[in-house]
Amino acid sequence: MRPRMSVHYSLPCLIITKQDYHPAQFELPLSQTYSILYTNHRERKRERVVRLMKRKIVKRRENTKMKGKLASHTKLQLGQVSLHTIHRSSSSTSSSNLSSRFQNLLDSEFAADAPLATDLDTANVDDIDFILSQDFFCTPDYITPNDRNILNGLDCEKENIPCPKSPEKLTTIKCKRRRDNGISVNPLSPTLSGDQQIVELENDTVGMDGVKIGDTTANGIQKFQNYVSPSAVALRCRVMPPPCIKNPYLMDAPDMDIDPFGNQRSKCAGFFPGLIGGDGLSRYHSDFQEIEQIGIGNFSRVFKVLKRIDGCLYAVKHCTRHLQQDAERRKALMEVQALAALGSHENVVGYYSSWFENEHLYIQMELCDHSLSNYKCSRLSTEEVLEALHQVAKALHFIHGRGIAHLDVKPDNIYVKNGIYKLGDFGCATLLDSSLPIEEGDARYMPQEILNEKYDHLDKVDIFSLGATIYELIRASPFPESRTQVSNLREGKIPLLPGHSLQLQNLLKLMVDPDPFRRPSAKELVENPIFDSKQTFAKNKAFL
Ligand SMILES: Nc1ncnc2c1ncn2[C@@H]1O[C@H](COP(=O)(O)OP(=O)(O)OP(=O)(O)O)[C@@H](O)[C@H]1O
Ligand SMILES: [Mg+2]
Repeated sequence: MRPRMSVHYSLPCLIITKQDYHPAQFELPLSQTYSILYTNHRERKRERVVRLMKRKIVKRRENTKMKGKLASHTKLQLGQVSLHTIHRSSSSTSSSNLSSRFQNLLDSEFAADAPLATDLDTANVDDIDFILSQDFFCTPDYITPNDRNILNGLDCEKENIPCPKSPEKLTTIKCKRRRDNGISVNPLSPTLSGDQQIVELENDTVGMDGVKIGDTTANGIQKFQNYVSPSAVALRCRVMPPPCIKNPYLMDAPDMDIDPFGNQRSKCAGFFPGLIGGDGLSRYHSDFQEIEQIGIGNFSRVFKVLKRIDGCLYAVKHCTRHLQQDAERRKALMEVQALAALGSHENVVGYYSSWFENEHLYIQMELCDHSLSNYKCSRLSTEEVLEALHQVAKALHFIHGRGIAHLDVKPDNIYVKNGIYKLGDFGCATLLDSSLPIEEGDARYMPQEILNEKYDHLDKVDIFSLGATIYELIRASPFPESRTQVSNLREGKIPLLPGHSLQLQNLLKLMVDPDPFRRPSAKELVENPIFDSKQTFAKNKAFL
């Protein structure tokens, strides 16, 4: 077996397979990945690679007086892509601007240095240093697709060149990547600019000594077989999917957490290592264009964003709490698990996606116009109030039907979009059967039994909170005006509300009854005859 050693490149996935090199005899068919890599890395980095190759070849020649000539072609691989050698005279069907530029670059480099070109002809490059793409990811060759169709523009049958595939990991001997040349690595993030995504491997903190799986000695130099550098571990941490967590809100969810990568994850600290580390891999900034802040809560800021790939507007809730412990993260995740388990309903804010980034949770949601708190200080008509009450009651009927209690119903958490009211902020959501921890929401909207830690009728807690919310809207003065007002409300005492029907006032009184049994269920609320005059509501939508 011919010895091979690692070369240090500024491009993490540049691969030089052990083939002879001839600068005049190759062109570069492109695959998707090559295209990404090519466009992502700047010219000067490629030049540095070429210079490095030249320097190493010359050095080898001088030191070992290598014999032999270069054979007829060289194969270069960039990540998933092999840069095949073909004769210059052959038709350049797969050549592209990018490949031409790269070839020109190489040609010009060598042309400018005639002796070197001769050197190249006579140099034995058997011991040119090598690095394999999958080694960088310290995984089997999952980067290079076996499916030939994926490799756009490659004619694998041409000249009987085998379909490009990175060499077998087991036959490779690598030495530890040098750290003293200031080489930075551009992770595979197609959307960030080069400056944004550069990761300085020198700053890597994941086990500075890397992982040695075996070693061997060749030519008196000790080399490590299957050596996994700390940088590779760090990168693998970033690309490794998070564990599957049981969603407690789903009746038929699998009974246990699944973490197929648990074994490998042990090298990376934390629970969701791949999604916690920042290092320039910001999903938020690569996927979204932030437009403006549209809301702020106790533990979050909400932004109106434009999703780059689909051009649509969304709301992204950025939870400001630092979630360092696994337990904290699991707790924070309950909000998105509730949203995801609930699925879609017209009166529940739409949920799209969520992820961790820099120890913060991000939640991508349907964008609404504003929250009901906008109306706290403006008097609403009976019809408008009834419309809000009816729609939120429908939301409660829906979520209670799925065994979930909201536990933080209040004007701030009811959003309005095109006249439709949507229940949002499921940060306190829990299961109606009290099998999950209970964290009650805003105390101003909580009934007495919750303050007494009686959690037997959590659905009726939501009914009380909705009653208090509607009462606040009717009064057009935010809670708490006085402590007495809130405690009166908890005792079911509501003063007369001039301008509003007795029927509505009675219904509100029932909703805030201190006895949860006497409060109507969400279903009873939705079906209350007070909401029968649907036409009136429809007219009011235009107003909102
Ligand atoms: N999908 C959305 N569309 C429009 N505005 C939103 C959306 N989600 C949240 N907001 C705005 O952001 C504010 C804060 O959001 P949210 O209530 O979810 O945060 P929070 O930190 O959980 O709040 P709390 O202080 O109630 O705990 C909301 O009151 C609302 O004004
Ligand atoms: Mg809120």
